[in-house]
Amino acid sequence: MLELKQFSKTFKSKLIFNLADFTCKRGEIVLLTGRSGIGKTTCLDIISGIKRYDTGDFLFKNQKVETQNETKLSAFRNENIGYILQDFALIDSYTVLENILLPSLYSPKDKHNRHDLETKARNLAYEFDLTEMLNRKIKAISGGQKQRVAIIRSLILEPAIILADEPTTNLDKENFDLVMALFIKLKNEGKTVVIATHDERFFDIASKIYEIKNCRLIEK
Ligand SMILES: Nc1ncnc2c1ncn2[C@@H]1O[C@H](COP(=O)(O)OP(=O)(O)OP(=O)(O)O)[C@@H](O)[C@H]1O
Repeated sequence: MLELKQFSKTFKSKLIFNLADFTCKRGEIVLLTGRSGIGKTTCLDIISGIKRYDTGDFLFKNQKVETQNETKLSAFRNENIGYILQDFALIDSYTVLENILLPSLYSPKDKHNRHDLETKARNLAYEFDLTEMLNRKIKAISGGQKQRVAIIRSLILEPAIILADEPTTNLDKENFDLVMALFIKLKNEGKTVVIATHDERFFDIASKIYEIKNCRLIEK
């Protein structure tokens, strides 16, 4: 479904990836592991189109993604990718509901019905025990609640691929179980979930585990 072929990435003079390969298929849970600072977030940023790679090929459904064209890349991202960022990237002065609905602002107006999206947001908030928080500003909720808001926001436009950067760091056991169940549900619906994590509890549900090592992705 998505392939990065022979991609390389350097920050200033630091080589992070060198002719590395990444593939994921529909209905897979793929883990990215490796020591801190090795390139897990960078890999997710490249898949999401937030960061450019230096050389390589990017294919989605066997079609080349035009990563040099910002407009086309943004359209690809909005349409197909949901990203749960490590620092959540929520807007503090907006409410929880406004944050959940943010991706729809960057999506074509005629594509999503605002009423339907709000209903979906409320249903997801209920599942994640955030109903009471919907009208609260982000600055007035806890770290674990922020993490759940970021997770819900990544799902609101029902993307085919969900990227999650250390999605369970702030979660207690109950919420961890919710997130685990969610990822399994997404996989069963034919979505692809790519998780950068050190959390070994994900190993059992993974279809594929990559370890980033020596600037490559090594399948374990
Ligand atoms: N914008 C940037 N400019 C320069 N170097 C960067 C930049 N972003 C990341 N790096 C470097 O690239 C390397 C990979 O970073 P990355 O955040 O991808 O690692 P990671 O495996 O996700 O780490 P962690 O597990 O600690 O989150 C690190 O050495 C980091 O310092």
